Amino acid sequence: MCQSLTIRRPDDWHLHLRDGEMLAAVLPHSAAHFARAIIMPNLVPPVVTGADAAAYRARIVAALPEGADFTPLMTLYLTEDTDPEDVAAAHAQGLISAVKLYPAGATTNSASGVTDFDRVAPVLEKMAEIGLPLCTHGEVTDPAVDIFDREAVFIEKVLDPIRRRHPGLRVVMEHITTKDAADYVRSVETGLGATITTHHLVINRNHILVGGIKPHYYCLPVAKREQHRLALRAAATSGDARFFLGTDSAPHTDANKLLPCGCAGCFTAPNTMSILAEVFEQENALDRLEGFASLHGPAFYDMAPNEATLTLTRSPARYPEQIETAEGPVTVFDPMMPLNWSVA
Ligand SMILES: NC(=O)N[C@@H](CC(=O)O)C(=O)O
Ligand SMILES: [Zn+2]
Ligand SMILES: [Zn+2]
Repeated sequence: MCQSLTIRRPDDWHLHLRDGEMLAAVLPHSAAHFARAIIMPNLVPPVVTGADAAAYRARIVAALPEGADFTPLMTLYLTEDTDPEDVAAAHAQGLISAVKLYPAGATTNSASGVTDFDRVAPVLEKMAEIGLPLCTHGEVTDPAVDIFDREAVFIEKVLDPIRRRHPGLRVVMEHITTKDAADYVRSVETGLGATITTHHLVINRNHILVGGIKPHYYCLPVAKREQHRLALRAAATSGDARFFLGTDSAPHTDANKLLPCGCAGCFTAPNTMSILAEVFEQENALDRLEGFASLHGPAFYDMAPNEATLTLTRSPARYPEQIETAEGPVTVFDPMMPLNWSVA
């Protein structure tokens, strides 16, 4: 039985770091294991211009613990007023790595998102021209569509039409939660990838709802039926380079989670690598963890994989149940299983 596993240092292709005191509290957990991360722009107010992204990046770099080796890869939040030239200039300066599409109202802090997709066509056209990827929160917001169907309907009604209209546009389907999404990714040879979170490899919708409501397992897109979780595990552990890790680690204070109307998001930064090692071992695919966490993402984003390495050893993982922040405690995702791999 293998006792240690050394992989290229992983990257997180979908991460929420927030700002201010919360940023200071959560950033060390990501920087300890990950070399780079795609930083989500859904602050209040959102990161919409190149200037916003430069300022946010400076705040992240200033909050890094001493000696940390971590590069934030910035994104812009797409609005109906986004200026294609501002996007192109930010990309040309190396300031941004992607633009993020949130359908208006789909998730946490998405009020400034897109309602009329025609209005963002000039930005998408420019992005296709310069090779800048679009990251999508893939859920429709039509109240008539059941929340468990919102991802599948998004693919059919929004994503596929966008991809037909902008054939050169590179797209990352973020935090996919369904077999439908995995199948759609596989149906396209190039220019389409998907991130898969740690928690969606572990929980299905029963974990949220059976035996009492579990706010800490509530995230968006909401976890689906078991057959979908199994499809995600198959995709993540398949070695298919179109699938890569985006933790979607999304901290909210317990005070904001444990409410009659609680926030969506799972905080997985501290124990993600231990959980992934466990999941990949359960699937007899430990040898494919490096591809999923460290190689496929850089390949999609046209970056070199990290030179540094990360070693996991077979020993019980230790992580706090909660972390303290100046805004209050944040509960760490509970994978409901012993974790037998620790980051050395
Ligand atoms: N995933 C979540 O449940 N929440 C994210 C937003 C998002 O990624 O949709 C957040 O910012 O809290
Ligand atoms: Zn999202
Ligand atoms: Zn997210």
